[in-house]
Amino acid sequence: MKRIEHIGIAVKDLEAANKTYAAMMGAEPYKSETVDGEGVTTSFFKVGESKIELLAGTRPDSPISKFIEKRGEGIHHMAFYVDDIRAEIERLKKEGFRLLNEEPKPGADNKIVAFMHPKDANGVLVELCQEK
Ligand SMILES: CC[C@H](C(=O)O)C(=O)SCCNC(=O)CCNC(=O)[C@H](O)C(C)(C)COP(=O)(O)OP(=O)(O)OC[C@H]1O[C@@H](n2cnc3c(N)ncnc32)[C@H](O)[C@@H]1OP(=O)(O)O
Ligand SMILES: [Co+2]
Repeated sequence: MKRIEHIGIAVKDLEAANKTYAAMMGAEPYKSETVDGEGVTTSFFKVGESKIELLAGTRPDSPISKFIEKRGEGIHHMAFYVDDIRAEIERLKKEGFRLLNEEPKPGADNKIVAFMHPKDANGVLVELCQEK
């Protein structure tokens, strides 16, 4: 794990949350992107080396919509940047962590991503990210 790539925050209303975080950060999001495979629309704010990723669900079965329905808005996941996501997946599997997808899948912000089960990381959903 090289660095914290982003913190993912689940929000009900992306436009409203964009305004809130733009006021907080003193800057507009540098990009907004929909990832149909995940059923999410995202906004990204740079914070030094890391980012804030705001995520809203685009359909009821989206992980974000289900999370908000069950737990309300809030921190959804923590993403780490890795140099070799396939090697990291194998290393984590050997350490006994469950990967929710063993084959990297398309993420936002020009990345390929994988997720670990939150129950294996003290209740934190962990995402691995690598530049495409
Ligand atoms: C890829 C685009 C973008 C990017 O950065 O590039 C993204 O970050 S997309 C983010 C959205 N996509 C995902 O989250 C994919 C991975 N997530 C999943 O596969 C599911 O959401 C999963 C398996 C984490 C939960 O699935 P589901 O909600 O159907 O199951 P449960 O509600 O039964 O959850 C099981 C258990 O886990 C707890 N849980 C669920 N979500 C989270 C979470 N975000 N953080 C911590 N814990 C979580 C849930 O409460 C259940 O525990 P229990 O004690 O039984 O209540
Ligand atoms: Co993410």
